[in-house]
Amino acid sequence: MFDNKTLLITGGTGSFGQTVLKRFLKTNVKEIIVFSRDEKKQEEIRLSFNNDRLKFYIGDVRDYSSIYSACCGVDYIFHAAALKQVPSCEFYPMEALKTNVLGTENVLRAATAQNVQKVIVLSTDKAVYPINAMGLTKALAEKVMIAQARLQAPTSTVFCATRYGNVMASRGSVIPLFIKQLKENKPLTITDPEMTRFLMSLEESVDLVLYAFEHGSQGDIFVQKAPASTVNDLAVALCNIFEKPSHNINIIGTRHGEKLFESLISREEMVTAEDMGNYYRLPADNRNLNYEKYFSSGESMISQTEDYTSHNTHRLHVKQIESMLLQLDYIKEELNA
Ligand SMILES: O=c1ccn([C@@H]2O[C@H](COP(=O)(O)OP(=O)(O)O[C@H]3O[C@H](CO)[C@H](O)[C@H](O)[C@H]3O)[C@@H](O)[C@H]2O)c(=O)[nH]1
Repeated sequence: MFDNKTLLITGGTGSFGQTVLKRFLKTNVKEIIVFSRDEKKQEEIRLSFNNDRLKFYIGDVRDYSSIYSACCGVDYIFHAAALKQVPSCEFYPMEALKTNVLGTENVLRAATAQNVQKVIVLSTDKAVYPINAMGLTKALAEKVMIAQARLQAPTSTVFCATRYGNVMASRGSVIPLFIKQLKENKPLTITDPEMTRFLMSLEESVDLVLYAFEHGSQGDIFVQKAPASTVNDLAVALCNIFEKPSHNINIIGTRHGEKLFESLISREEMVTAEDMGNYYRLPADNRNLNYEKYFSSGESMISQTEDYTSHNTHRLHVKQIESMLLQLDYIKEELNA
């Protein structure tokens, strides 16, 4: 798929970046450019991968000239750079806007100017019916991608996006936190036992991005069908795995900027979504600015459709969550530690 091609990964030193690097280096790719701000992480990756096909660029998607230069000779871009932490984006919404929205526009403009063939923009379920600054800026980044896709000439760069939910055991997320609490014999801090989240592994997030890469047309967004669990069931599954079934639990209440459930597809998008088996393709809305239509005819289908949420998707039982967890390298390492 990447024979003799040059790829660029923005935010390439994050957990997603490192997982795709491992996967992409197994192909006949010519070169992979890791583009990020953090020289320390780049150095760590350079040493641990020790691979001549990896090239490192220090730069920031906020700075057009840095991403423009890095895109020279690149065939495909995977745009993972973002501010993703809900609390920090709440406190610094303009910083989230600069990286997530303006940075995405810079990547797309640079890609067009440098004749890159395809760009995949990574988004999140928090961009659907957003309530926090992280989700709002990622929603705008999707809109920027679609607007730019609409403007592209038929033969120029193709822009697509992927949206996914919580990646299990990602850095700073609830699974590592609960494990730490279990190991330190501290009560598990559950926000709301009935809160639900979609669950997927890091490898599945890479599969989704590759699927979008292979099947995406101009302006498409791809979503993986994913199961979900309640926070309570996730906590019980972890207690069972770590053989502490009667561990104490504290209910701490919902945190700042947090939803009871997440949506991967809005009901407005569900109406035109194409079911592709394990994935949904959400085609870009290509209506033009014919305002009259917005007033004279509605979409009766929208009124009859539901959004695709972590409350109405397939709900995992505790045993199923346990077996999903036991497949994760992170859990295996923690159990052995
Ligand atoms: O002490 C805690 C922490 C979290 N949770 C619950 O566990 C679920 C998952 O929480 P995470 O913090 O793992 O994930 P979030 O969905 O809240 O969001 C996370 O993933 C996002 C990316 O999608 C951002 O990176 C964000 O900052 C990060 O917290 C949520 O229902 C949350 O309420 C608890 O019950 N107790």
